[in-house]
Amino acid sequence: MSTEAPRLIRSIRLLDAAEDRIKAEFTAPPPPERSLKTPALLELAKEFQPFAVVLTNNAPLKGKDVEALPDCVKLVSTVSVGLDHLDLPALHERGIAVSNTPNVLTDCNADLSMMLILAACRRAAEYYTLMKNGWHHGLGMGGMLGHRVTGKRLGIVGMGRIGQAVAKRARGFDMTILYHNRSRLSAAEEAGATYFEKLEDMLPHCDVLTLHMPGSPSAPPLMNSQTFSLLPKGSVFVNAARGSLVDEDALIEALESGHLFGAGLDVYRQEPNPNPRLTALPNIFMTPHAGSATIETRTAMCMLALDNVEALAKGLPMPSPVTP
Ligand SMILES: O=CC(=O)O
Repeated sequence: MSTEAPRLIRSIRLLDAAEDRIKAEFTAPPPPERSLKTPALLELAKEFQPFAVVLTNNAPLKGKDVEALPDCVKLVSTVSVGLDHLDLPALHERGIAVSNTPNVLTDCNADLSMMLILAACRRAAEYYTLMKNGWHHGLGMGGMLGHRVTGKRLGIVGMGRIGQAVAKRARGFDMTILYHNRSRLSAAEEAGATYFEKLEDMLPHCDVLTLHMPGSPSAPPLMNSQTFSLLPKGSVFVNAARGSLVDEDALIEALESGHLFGAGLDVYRQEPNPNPRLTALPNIFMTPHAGSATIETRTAMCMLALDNVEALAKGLPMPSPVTP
């Protein structure tokens, strides 16, 4: 049996601690200077014959890409919690295991979601633009007023780990929590939140709506003109989950017409380079898909991705496998 350290390739340079670990514990080519897109990653896989491919959603692996992976590949370890860039059935069909990096990013994603909720309610984008361009006139008593967050009803779609972490934070702001989820949580997990089996029944009761569910690029968007119209006039919409969950034309229309007061977005249908009509709107606070972008969390994600490679290579259970 070979004693060579497990062979891996990565689509992107990982954080330093993880790169040091790769040098010490794995056989790998030098880190890419720029992140590799799928064709370059597949080319490298053919050349290097790795046991594991470590990647992010910058290098999606769909049908034909999966077929193009050499037989030596036994694991695709994605440095993300989301899996919508991977063709899971095709990977599992080929006997290639998949792992992701849940849990370690829950708090940071929930923090950023709370930031978007506060920013959209309190007009942070408009205030920031005003200050940057020169604040020359007082706002007066009624100028540029936002909405008080305290006491507002927050609708959460998807009450998994991140949804629950957002609820915990929002309770600290005395928000009332409503949620829609595939199934109802236990009373302890619910902690007083009101469950709605149907999204349509919850929407009219939300002052703020925030999404925390997986995306699926091939599924019709959850939020479209019909679902936006069910939100009360003057409500706020937040999405730090996936751009594919939203019909952006419908969102733009709802923001332009004033049906929505504002929005906070971290994710877009097109990343990078989101729809310029979104960027042009004054009442959106936008971040660049940065939910997990802290030193602590990204380090933990890189390390967990390597833990999965190490475990599978040793024939041990992976810490965070994605089950078929
Ligand atoms: O979007 C971030 C992730 O899926 O980790």
